[in-house]
Amino acid sequence: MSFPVLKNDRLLRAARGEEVDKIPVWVMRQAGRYLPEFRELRSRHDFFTICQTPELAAEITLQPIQRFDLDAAIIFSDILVIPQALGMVVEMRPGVGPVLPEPLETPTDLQRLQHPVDVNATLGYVFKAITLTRHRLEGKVPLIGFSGAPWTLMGYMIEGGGTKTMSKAKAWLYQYPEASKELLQLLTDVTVDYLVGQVQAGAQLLQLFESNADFLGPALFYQFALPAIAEINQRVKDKCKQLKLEIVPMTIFAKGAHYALEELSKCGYDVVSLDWTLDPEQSRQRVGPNITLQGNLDPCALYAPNVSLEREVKEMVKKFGKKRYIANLGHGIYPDMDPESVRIFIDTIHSF
Ligand SMILES: Cc1c2[nH]c(c1CCC(=O)O)Cc1[nH]c(c(CCC(=O)O)c1C)Cc1[nH]c(c(CCC(=O)O)c1C)Cc1[nH]c(c(C)c1CCC(=O)O)C2
Repeated sequence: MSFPVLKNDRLLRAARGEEVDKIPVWVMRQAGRYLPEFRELRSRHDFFTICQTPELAAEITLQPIQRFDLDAAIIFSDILVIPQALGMVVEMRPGVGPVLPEPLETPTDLQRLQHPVDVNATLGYVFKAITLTRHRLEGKVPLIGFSGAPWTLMGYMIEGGGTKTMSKAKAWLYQYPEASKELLQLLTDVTVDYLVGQVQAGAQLLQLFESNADFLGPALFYQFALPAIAEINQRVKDKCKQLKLEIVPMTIFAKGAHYALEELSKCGYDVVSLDWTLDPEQSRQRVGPNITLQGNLDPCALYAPNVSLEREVKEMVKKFGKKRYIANLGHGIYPDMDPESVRIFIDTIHSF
């Protein structure tokens, strides 16, 4: 596939460990409800209809790029499109979040899942949105593709939505370890095909979101989450090589898995994204010099007065340094945040 020439490759250079003129910056959930232009479009369309309509998904992906001096776009979609591809109903309820009305209850429910998944048939709309967005971007910045990691997806599929304790999904890990592994393997297989399809469609970096890692302790994380995370990186890169596709950098964001930072950095990912609870200097010492770190401003720092926000950002960059670093928040931005704070965040990063 042929696309407009990339004019700003800071993100990719930083991911590969090359020198950059300025520190690349993007914001997790940069397209979303904190932007009035998103809320306007969203008031007219259902969430998953937007995801499934390449024209709309491309438009929303571009909204933050048109407003801010960002160094990357991330395709507008959701991690829960994979449970949908497996035949589960997922609704996005305003003010509530995602709801899966028929969650998996016991291992016999695995039979309900429609697999193996033909990703072109079930998720082809994401690939189309990526290709269209690559053209619409006109090479301004690279386009990030993403997926949820298996444990995080398993959590939503069993809990039926967000949860305070993740106790139902964790009960599976203790009561049905073999069925849990079967489910995680099935999700790993779909995720590999899905991410390779995104590269084929034009994604230039891939991020895997293990947002529910914070519910696991080291024992469960190493037994159930980490093997799938490692397998996905390896198989996606092997398959891209096989298909003579470009091997794109990959980022792992395992929110709350602070204890596993060393292990995560040894999984083959090019970038490890840190949540805001981790100290940048200690993290660098723990992972060594040969991996790129991403993060990790406390999203709530965007509520601070401008001067304090600038100070926080400068402190953070001083600790990370300019080498092998991609600036971001430590988790997604919240809907009630002021877009002007995002501008200050980005401009302060670029001022170094
Ligand atoms: C856990 C998770 C989900 N989705 C995602 C994650 C991993 C990242 C993280 O940990 O925050 C990933 C995601 N979801 C969305 C994106 C779009 C790309 C971007 O970052 O701009 C991305 C990368 C859009 C979205 N995903 C969602 C919205 C808002 C939905 C709406 O408009 O009603 C958007 C813009 C909804 C969503 N989707 C999900 C939840 C828990 C919610 C409800 C909470 C919320 O509303 O923020 C599942």
